Amino acid sequence: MGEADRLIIFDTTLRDGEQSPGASMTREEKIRIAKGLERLNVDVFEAGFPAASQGDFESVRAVAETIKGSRVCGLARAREADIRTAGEALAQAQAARIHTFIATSPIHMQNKLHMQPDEVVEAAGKAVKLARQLCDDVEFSPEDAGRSEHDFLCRIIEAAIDAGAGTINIPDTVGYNVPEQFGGLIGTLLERIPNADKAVFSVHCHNDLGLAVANSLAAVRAGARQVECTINGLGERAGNASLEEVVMAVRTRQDVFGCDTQINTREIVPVSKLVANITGFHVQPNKAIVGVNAFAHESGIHQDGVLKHRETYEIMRAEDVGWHTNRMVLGKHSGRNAFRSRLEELDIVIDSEEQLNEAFARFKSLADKKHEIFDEDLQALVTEAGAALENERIKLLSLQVCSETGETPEAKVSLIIDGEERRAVAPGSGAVDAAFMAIDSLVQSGTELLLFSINNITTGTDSQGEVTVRLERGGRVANGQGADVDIVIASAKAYINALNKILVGADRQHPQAGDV
Ligand SMILES: CC(=O)SCCNC(=O)CCNC(=O)[C@H](O)C(C)(C)COP(=O)(O)OP(=O)(O)OC[C@H]1O[C@@H](n2cnc3c(N)ncnc32)[C@H](O)[C@@H]1OP(=O)(O)O
Ligand SMILES: CC(C)C(=O)C(=O)O
Ligand SMILES: [Mg+2]
Repeated sequence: MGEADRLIIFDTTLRDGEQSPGASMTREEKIRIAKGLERLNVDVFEAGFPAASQGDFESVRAVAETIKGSRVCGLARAREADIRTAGEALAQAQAARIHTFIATSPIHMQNKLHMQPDEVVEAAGKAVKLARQLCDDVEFSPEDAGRSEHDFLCRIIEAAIDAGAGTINIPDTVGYNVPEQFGGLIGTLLERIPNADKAVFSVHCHNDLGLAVANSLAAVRAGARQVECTINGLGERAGNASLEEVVMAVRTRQDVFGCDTQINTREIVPVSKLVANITGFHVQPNKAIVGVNAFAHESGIHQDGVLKHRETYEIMRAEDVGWHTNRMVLGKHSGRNAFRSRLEELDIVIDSEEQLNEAFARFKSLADKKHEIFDEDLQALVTEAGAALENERIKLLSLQVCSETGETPEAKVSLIIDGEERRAVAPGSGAVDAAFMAIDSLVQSGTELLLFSINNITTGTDSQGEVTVRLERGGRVANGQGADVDIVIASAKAYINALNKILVGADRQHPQAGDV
């Protein structure tokens, strides 16, 4: 990859990302993320705004002292004190950059800075010159460039390059631009600024209209050779362009962009998870590249295609961005091929096409009731051939569990057993245990609990819990499932479901016992 074909990745998770309300990071957290960015092999990352507070100064200094593999940058207003503070924080860095900025749009100059355009040009020139005295790598940004007048931008950028800025960053600060327009702006600046060839042109896009990545990529096509971005698209308001999307777009579509990054893409998912864990900003499941569904397939036609030839429905390899593998999720949209393939992976032997069809029919019927089918469910589906319960002997009427700190939990249960209402009260070591004890005191099943597993269908405290219970009696095994927003009730339903199977003789030998 020649210099002209290289796209520099400038990460600003620790600065603009940290400006997301609620995403403040401690020094130790910044160091952990900085190490992740170094493993990702980002060229430059902004560690903070040293003049913002003593804490941010200390964080930038600690990151600068720790990181050896990436250039560490600090942000500063076009003010002497900010620039000197940034220089001091970065003094120990192996490779440092000072990034100084000042707004250039009429709306910002008039209403925020209260400065005339000439004064802004002068402040920019002075700021870049001072920064260059403290650091040999200086970046200048005309803030709100996306709403600035082109003539004025050309004038201030030329002055900043003359003053020694090696990188000129064009921010769409409020995410107002659209791709064609923003790409056009970069093309215009490169063409009209006489000393444009003495600097790398960079872009910094915000996502207010959901266009941050599209705008960044349009700028790359127009000649920008640095993109500023953040992990998971974190950042002020709706966020910045997401690093993972920009990096994988240029990697996957080199035919379109004609350039590539030096990012170690296999670190993308681990670093995304690290940032999500530290900030508490979790990634939506359908987020490109790093969402849990980004490489998951549930519908039968897609699963069939991917099983036959991965590229039918995947344009990247899950492993290349740091996932262990792609994922086939079994659910109500799945088809026979994915079902058979998962059974094979679980070493479940199906003797005939007829047996497969029967198990598949039960799978579809379960999938109508249950969100996602887990491996335990598949084991049960196959081992409980013909297990549709026509006559449930036990039905749950009501369950009340009392659980209090320092007190033994107690459950009151009311069941219909063979048509007759029965009630019982029992203590237990926990709420679920008490519920099971109360049920069993009425049923006297003599079963042993082999497995108890809870999965939440969606995230959040109001999500539906799915419980699987596996019971064994005299070498015979049955699985029961139950779902409810209350996990104790879901557990009781699953327990009763398994008991019914044992009682109606629908149980079969344990799959591990080889009688599948
Ligand atoms: C688009 C962006 O992301 S810009 C970066 C945003 N990041 C931050 O703001 C970092 C956190 N900020 C802070 O901690 C504080 O705002 C500080 C320490 C930077 C400044 O605090 P204060 O001195 O109390 O100023 P305050 O925040 O109230 O106002 C900002 C001042 O900076 C001025 N200013 C804003 N940008 C610039 C600039 N690039 N260059 C010079 N002056 C600027 C404003 O006009 C205003 O000046 P005034 O006080 O004379 O009216
Ligand atoms: C400081 C600058 C680059 C910025 O964050 C913006 O304009 O959005
Ligand atoms: Mg920004």
